Amino acid sequence: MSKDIPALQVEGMFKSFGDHEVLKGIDLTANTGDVISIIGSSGSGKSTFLRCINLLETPNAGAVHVKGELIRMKRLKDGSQEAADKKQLQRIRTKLAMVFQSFNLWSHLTILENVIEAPIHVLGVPRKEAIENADALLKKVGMYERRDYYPGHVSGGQQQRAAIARALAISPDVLLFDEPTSALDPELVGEVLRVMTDLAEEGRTMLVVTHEMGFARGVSSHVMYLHQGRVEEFGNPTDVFENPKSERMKQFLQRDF
Ligand SMILES: Nc1ncnc2c1ncn2[C@@H]1O[C@H](COP(=O)(O)OP(=O)(O)OP(=O)(O)O)[C@@H](O)[C@H]1O
Repeated sequence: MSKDIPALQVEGMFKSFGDHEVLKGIDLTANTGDVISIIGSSGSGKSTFLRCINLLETPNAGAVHVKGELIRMKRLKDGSQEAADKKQLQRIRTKLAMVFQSFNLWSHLTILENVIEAPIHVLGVPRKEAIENADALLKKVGMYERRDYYPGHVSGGQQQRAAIARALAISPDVLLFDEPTSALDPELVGEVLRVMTDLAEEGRTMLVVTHEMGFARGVSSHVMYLHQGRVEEFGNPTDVFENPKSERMKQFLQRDF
């Protein structure tokens, strides 16, 4: 596949909950290696946008291409949409791994079992190979020594690092992070941001919904500022943070983070 094909492309995404129009036509192109921070006030639609990309929420309209492949949708009689091909959706979801605010690890499985679950049961990787790969990923995020612990017996920062290893275990094309540090005690935020910074430096393609302005400014290649469901500002972090074009972005940056 050509390197020139974007890792992820979103065109004209709209999403409403009842009468509340949350996304009002969002476009985004993420090339391989881009790290795009999605910032904006509470309620601006950041998480909804991320969840619509991998169809955890179904957009009302819009196209999503993953490495050039369009996620096929069909319109239902009531005007809503759903994935037209469940097998395609399942396959595409292995290309778009999500890291959630509240980790979402299986509490009845150990850290290691969490990481090997999808490779074995979704991708069909042999157990021995899945464990070898998981061990390498757990070393990478500093969780190898805790691989046999249950999630409830490790800290939030450790659970989130394990969740990142789990996301990496399916070798995704794009990592989607939905406020990965928002549920953490302040002293645990740094360890997760360090792992994410390492991934960015490795050239991973990442979309990161975040309130961590230090990460957005210092680590990302691009920053998308959403305001009331529209892209108000998009560019490299220097331009967006130091010379914002929009008044709303200027006001947003004056807030105390
Ligand atoms: N499942 C849902 N049902 C109804 N309304 C929803 C649902 N999910 C989100 N919303 C609404 O959509 C709007 C955008 O929510 P979203 O979580 O995307 O915002 P956000 O920018 O990520 O905010 P935050 O920074 O607080 O997480 C909010 O008004 C929210 O209440």
